[in-house]
Amino acid sequence: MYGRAFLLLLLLAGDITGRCQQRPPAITTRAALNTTTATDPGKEMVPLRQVIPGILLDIRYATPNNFTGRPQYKKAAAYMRRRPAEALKKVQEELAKKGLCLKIYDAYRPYSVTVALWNATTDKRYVANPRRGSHHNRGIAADLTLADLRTGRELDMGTGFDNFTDSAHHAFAALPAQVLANRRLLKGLMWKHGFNFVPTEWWHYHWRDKNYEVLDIDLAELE
Ligand SMILES: C[C@@H](N)C(=O)N[C@H](C)C(=O)O
Ligand SMILES: [Zn+2]
Repeated sequence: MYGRAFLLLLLLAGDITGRCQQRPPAITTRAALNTTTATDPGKEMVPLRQVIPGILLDIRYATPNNFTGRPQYKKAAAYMRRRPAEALKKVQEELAKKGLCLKIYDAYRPYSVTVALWNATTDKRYVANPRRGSHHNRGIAADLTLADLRTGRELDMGTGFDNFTDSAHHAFAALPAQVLANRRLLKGLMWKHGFNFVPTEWWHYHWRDKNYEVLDIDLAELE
């Protein structure tokens, strides 16, 4: 009886602190990934630079310029599953007609990095719980913004990337009209091409079909 109560307490404590994680099943080798993509090429992991000409990269987790204050990746690379990557290409094509382009802060993120981010943040609303895994671990998410096609200058979105405050929320309306219009433009195009959003982060979009395995493969191994 006491044993059971103790176990329940342990589980609850784990849920609250997030430290007692149950890992979701993850693919950890290139060979295992290849087995799944052999029957479904839409699941292949592809470099966004190759699929989307002119896309800008500023892979923050490969630099100290991220909320943890130190690099989480050994390599600055942006990979996604082929299906969402092709859809992102369409977003980029529509933006080009308006003199704009996409700038990527993050795309595929190995599962082990999600665990590191979870442990590094106190406000758990802004990082996926490793018990479920992130859309980024599945290769179906990108953190991104809009930039001027000619100068590469970022448009004003009201806050920077990974600004973990209310002003980053989609419902936060106390912002200049131009900022709200920029956010609306990005959201409208991403939605049109098959992506969903999370309410707390204007920069995060993920493919609406989430039926992709969690991966824990180093970015260098995807090359
Ligand atoms: C940490 C932030 N950039 C992010 O990607 N958050 C979402 C919720 C995630 O971790 O999947
Ligand atoms: Zn994200």
